Amino acid sequence: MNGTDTPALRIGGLRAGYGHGDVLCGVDIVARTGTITAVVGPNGAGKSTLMKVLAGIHDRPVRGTVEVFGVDRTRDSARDRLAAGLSLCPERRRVFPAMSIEENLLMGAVTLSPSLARRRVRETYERVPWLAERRRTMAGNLSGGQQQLLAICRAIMTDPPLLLLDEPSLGLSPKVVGEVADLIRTLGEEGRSVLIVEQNVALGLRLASEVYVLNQGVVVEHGPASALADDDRLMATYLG
Ligand SMILES: Nc1ncnc2c1ncn2[C@@H]1O[C@H](COP(=O)(O)OP(=O)(O)OP(=O)(O)O)[C@@H](O)[C@H]1O
Repeated sequence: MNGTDTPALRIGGLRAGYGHGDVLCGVDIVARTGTITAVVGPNGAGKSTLMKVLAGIHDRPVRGTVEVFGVDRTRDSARDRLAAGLSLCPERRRVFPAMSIEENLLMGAVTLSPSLARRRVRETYERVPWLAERRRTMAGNLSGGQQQLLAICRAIMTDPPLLLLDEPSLGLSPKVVGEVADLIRTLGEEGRSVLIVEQNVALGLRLASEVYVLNQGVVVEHGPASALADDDRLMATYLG
């Protein structure tokens, strides 16, 4: 997955909303293959809308283009985008509370053959061993952080080369955010391309190599995480 100039994701002039004007007002983002890219921005900036558009689950008209690994997927269904290697871990975790950990993982593998699904469950248990120890625990009985880790693991059951993460730190304590960050870092080190949207700017800057700042539906800045972290004016103006 490394070593290619074709970006994992190229977003061009993206416009979308909910029928009362645009929430995304012409967004351009390039996420390089094999790296972690972050989109940070305040509440209401349009981050979740962006993720829904990219995953193909925004049910309103969209203008602009979404290319995944060099192929225009703007008009593809969510299912076709998943088949093309793009998987979304949505905001607020959304695990199935009345299903066990293992059943939740298998829900992420419904498009796979039973034997491949079993293999992916085994690989997940190797990556995050406590999931194996508690495989029969109902997801609703897990802590928020554990549910987030489960949700991310479920989103990678198809082994997607491009993973979208919508606010994985939402509502979690700093210690638990650290565990979630460790998992995301591991996924990046495995060569996966990751696009993460975050209100937690510090987390986005810590994890990503390239960072985009989204404000009121517009990219107001982008660059290497190290450069943005040192930009006091930017931090004060948009990121508090
Ligand atoms: N289903 C919806 N119907 C109408 N407006 C919506 C809907 N979802 C979001 N919006 C509006 O779109 C704008 C952007 O919301 P969005 O959730 O994309 O932002 P965000 O950056 O993810 O913020 P947050 O961190 O609060 O989730 C907000 O003004 C919001 O009120």
